[in-house]
Amino acid sequence: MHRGFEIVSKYAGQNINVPYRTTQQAAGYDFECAEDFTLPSIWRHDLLHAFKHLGQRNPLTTEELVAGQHDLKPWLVPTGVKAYMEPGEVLLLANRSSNPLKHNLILPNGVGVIDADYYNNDKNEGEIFVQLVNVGLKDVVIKKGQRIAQGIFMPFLLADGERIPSQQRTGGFGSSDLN
Ligand SMILES: O=c1ccn([C@H]2C[C@H](O)[C@@H](COP(=O)(O)OP(=O)(O)OP(=O)(O)O)O2)c(=O)[nH]1
Ligand SMILES: [Mg+2]
Repeated sequence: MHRGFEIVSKYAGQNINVPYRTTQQAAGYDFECAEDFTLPSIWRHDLLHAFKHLGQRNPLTTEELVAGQHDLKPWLVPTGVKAYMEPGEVLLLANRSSNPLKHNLILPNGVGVIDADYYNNDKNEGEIFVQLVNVGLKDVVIKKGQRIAQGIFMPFLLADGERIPSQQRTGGFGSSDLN
């Protein structure tokens, strides 16, 4: 089995590239965006909202402004790709250094953890999504094929005497939450 990448069936025949390394000693496999995708600025909406009310006879109170604000909500950028690996291995998803520098894009979860049992799960077949937040003032358009993140395969260790979990993975993004 070893480890590798496959295209999820939803994107079959759509010229998706599996992640690839760009130099001989690169640790990360670069993931491309599977379709054109617009990442809205997290501030734009709120700033426009606030400015619109400036100078009006009944300006919004601070409370009303804050109530209209969006949370730091990540957007899930599709890659069209799933990853398989051996038991005891994990794929770590990291941002590209150029993303914040050139595009104001940050990875709000810091590092994405792609578990071996996410592969081929019933909900989304194990498609890997990159959480990205646009902290700039303008919306950012990501084109299909643009490299958005990098994945690094790693071995991991288990703690002595742990109770082996019985739960099977059914999806991602909070699927193991009890409530
Ligand atoms: O950037 C990411 C992070 C995670 N995942 C997928 C793969 C991973 O196996 C699954 C669950 O991730 P994690 O365990 O970090 O999230 P959670 O909030 O704990 O969700 P769950 O309860 O499903 O484990 O979501 C991604 O596609 N991209
Ligand atoms: Mg989890």
